[in-house]
This record gives sequence, structure tokens and C-alpha cells, in this order.
Amino acid sequence: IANLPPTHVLQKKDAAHHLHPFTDTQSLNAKGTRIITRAEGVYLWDSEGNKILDGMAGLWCVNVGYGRKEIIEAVHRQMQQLPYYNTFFQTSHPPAIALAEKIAKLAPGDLDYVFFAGSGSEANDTVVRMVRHYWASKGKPTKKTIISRHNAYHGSTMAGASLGGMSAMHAQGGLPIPDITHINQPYWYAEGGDMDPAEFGLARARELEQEIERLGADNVAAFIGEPIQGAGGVIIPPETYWPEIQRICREHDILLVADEVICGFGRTGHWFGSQTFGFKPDLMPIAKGLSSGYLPIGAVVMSEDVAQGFITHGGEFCHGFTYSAHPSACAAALANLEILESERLPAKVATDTGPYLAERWQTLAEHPLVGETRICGLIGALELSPDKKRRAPFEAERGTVGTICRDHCFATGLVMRHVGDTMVISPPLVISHSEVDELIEKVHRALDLTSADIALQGIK
Ligand SMILES: Cc1ncc(COP(=O)(O)O)c(CNc2cccc(C(=O)O)c2)c1O
Repeated sequence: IANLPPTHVLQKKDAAHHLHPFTDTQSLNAKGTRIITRAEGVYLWDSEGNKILDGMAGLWCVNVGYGRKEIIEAVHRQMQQLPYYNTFFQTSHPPAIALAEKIAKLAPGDLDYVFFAGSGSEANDTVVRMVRHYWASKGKPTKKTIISRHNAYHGSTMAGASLGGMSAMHAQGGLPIPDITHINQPYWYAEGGDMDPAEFGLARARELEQEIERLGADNVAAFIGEPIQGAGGVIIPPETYWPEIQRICREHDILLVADEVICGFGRTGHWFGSQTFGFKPDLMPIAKGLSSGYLPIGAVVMSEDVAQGFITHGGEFCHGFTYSAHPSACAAALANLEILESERLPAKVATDTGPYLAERWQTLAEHPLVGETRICGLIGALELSPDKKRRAPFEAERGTVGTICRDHCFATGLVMRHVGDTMVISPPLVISHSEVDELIEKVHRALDLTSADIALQGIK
């Protein structure tokens, strides 16, 4: 960027005025922020000119990669025409209409209705209000509890963070809000013990049935889950899990919500994660890959039956946001979906880049530090462990080794997220075979450097 101030000046200004999300500001300011200035394809550049392979696609969201002119030009055209208008008070606009129709076409089954929001958190806040209003409009107002999972991530608003199962978030701000409960997660590596994954998947799904019986089905509105828990550490459930969850929801007449904010739009090798895991939700919150992060947009996609709860019995649904169906964000999303479709990226993930990444990813299991490799489409995890046979955690505080590895990744020119001592990746769906090779090579080097560091520091 022309006449950008030097990095240290930018860092000073940042520290003077800017509080960052999910950040310990004091330790960040001691280290100084990394200033990302531009991006192209699967690469980022920082203010020091370092070229970095973005193994996280931003935050799990830049599915079509950076610098796509089709999106930039579509937004430019829309902004010249109608940069913003709302869809309250009997109005709509062409981008909202076109995007709702496009999403309905891409979504499985009769998931044909869309309520727009500005983010995944707002989509999940909308889910809470929708499922409660749906049951009230059906004469069952006591069906208002929503069951979720420990270590789930559903956003950072009061309802989104309450639906989530992150105890560190609940500890700040008096969460969860009432009538949201959590069952255990299908995290076999850390919690499966001696069970085989298939029976563990059933056991964890059946906790939903126990929770429904504890609460009384007449008090339960819905169950919400990510097909794969992303921010929780890319927890890919055993195959037995989701079909059993679906059976239980149907038998007890509770709505099934698939949070597709990360898994949607090709990430797992289908358009949506629910298709990869063989279940059909009644509602699905979406965001991230909907626009590949070029502009902020989220939505809740719902079935004909749920929508009819609003259309025929609902009266006015008193909910919505200034930026619901923001026209410029809709234009970005439409251009983004056009790229996903024309380049057939979900199918490419399933038949080409996904299998290629999986084959290379599994070779990392041989590394002494890797306790388990997990991969599904273009989302993957490495469990770091001092004793892989026992799937043992490190004695050091959780996240110590993950942070060391994350820093080595950055130093070798790769962005990888660590969740505790689990390393995760979620690269853009447009990643090439040679870029996958580069990613694997950089992960390998970071693992070697991490092994050396923890040996030197006596971390076990
Ligand atoms: C499954 C899921 N649902 C909802 C949200 C909330 O979306 P918004 O952020 O747009 O409100 C998310 C977001 N996921 C998310 C957001 C920020 C950081 C990380 C991380 O893993 O570091 C993950 C998510 O992963």
C-alpha cells in the first residue's frame, strides 16, 4: 500500500485505540500486532512484506480465495446503484430477492425460506427467537429450551455465546441465558476412552434423549449442533452420531438446527455439512462462506414447515437488523456463490483437493508429536500429544504447546489456528495441489521446531 507508515508506528496506533476480539490486550501490545496489508489467492502479505499461506482462509470463511474480481466488481456495481436499503416496512430489493432464491435452490430438500442477518452470531440469535416463536405459534409456548453441546461455538452475542459451550465465554457476562442447556460432545479422541468410535458416537447422541427426558419434551424447542465443531477443535463426529441425533429429534418432536456457518458452502465436500453427515435439519444458520467474508452477511435457512409457522399463524415476527439483506453484501454473496457453482468447488473438494489434502495430511500422523490426524473435505486437525498411544494430553497448561506450534507456523509463513494443543486448518477451497504440498511441508517444519522447543524447555 502506498505510503503506509512503518510497522512500529502502525502497531503503536493500533495499541492506542483498538481493542481486538478474543485478545489479551496487554500481552498483544507487548508483542505488537502483525499488520496484514493485502491478500491474493491463498496468500496474505504483512506490512513487513512477508508472504504467508493462509491455512485458515481468514476465519474459516474465504472459500473462494482472495482477490476475486467478480465479487469486487459486483459489489462496486451494486454500490453505485443502491449501496444500502432495508427490507423492513414492506420493502425489498433485487439483490435480496435473488440471493434468497439462490440459497433456496442450493439448500437441500425444502429448506426454501431465508431470514437475513449480518453475521453468524446474529443468525443464531435469530434461531433462538424463531424456534421459540414457531412453537408458540403452534400453541406450545412451553417448548422453549434449546439443547446444545459443551465446547460448541455458535457466536459471541448473548444468545450465540449461550448456545455455545465454551466455559471461558460463559464466565464473562453471566452466561448462558435461561433455557439453554448443554450435553457432552462427540469428541472421541479426548473423551472416548476405550470405546470404539461407532459406539461412542451413539452414546453421545443418546445423551440428547436423556436430556430431553430430564427436561420433558414439552419444554424442548430444538437441538443445535455444528456438523463438525470448528472452533472447538475440528471435532468430526463418528458416523453413527448424526443419524441418531436426527432419529431422537424426530421421535420427540424437537426442531433440528445445523449450524452451517463453517461447514456450509463446500467446506466438507458437499454444499452443506448436513449432507456429508446424512441428516436433514429444519433450520440452518449460515454466514462465512456465504460471501467468502468479502462483506459481512449471515442468514437462517428454514424448511417449509418452519416458515409456515410464521407465514400462516405467526402475525408480525418482531425481529430483524438494520443490515438484514444488506444489498451490497447480498451482491458479494451472489457473486461468491456464482464462483462456487461455476468452478464446481464443493464437488472439487469431494473428488480432488479433499482427497489430495487427506492423503498428505495423514502422513503427518508419523510425526512423534502427532496423536491423531482428522480431516473431512478441507477442514482438518492434528492432535499434539506427548504419548500418542495413550492419547495423553501434555502436563503443561493446555495451549502451551499449541501456541508454540502456532508461532512456528507463522514464522515459517503459514497461518494455522491452535485450539488448546490441537492444530487446525481450513484453507480456501481454491487451494492447488502444489499449495497443499507447501502447506504440509510448512506444518512438518513447524512440528519439528515445536518438538525441539519443548525438548529444550523440558515441556512434557
Ligand atoms: C459454527 C459457528 N457459528 C457461528 C459463528 C459466529 O459467526 P460470527 O463470528 O460471524 O458472528 C461462528 C464463528 N466462528 C469463529 C469466529 C471467530 C473466530 C473463530 C476461531 O475459530 O478462531 C471462529 C461459527 O464457527
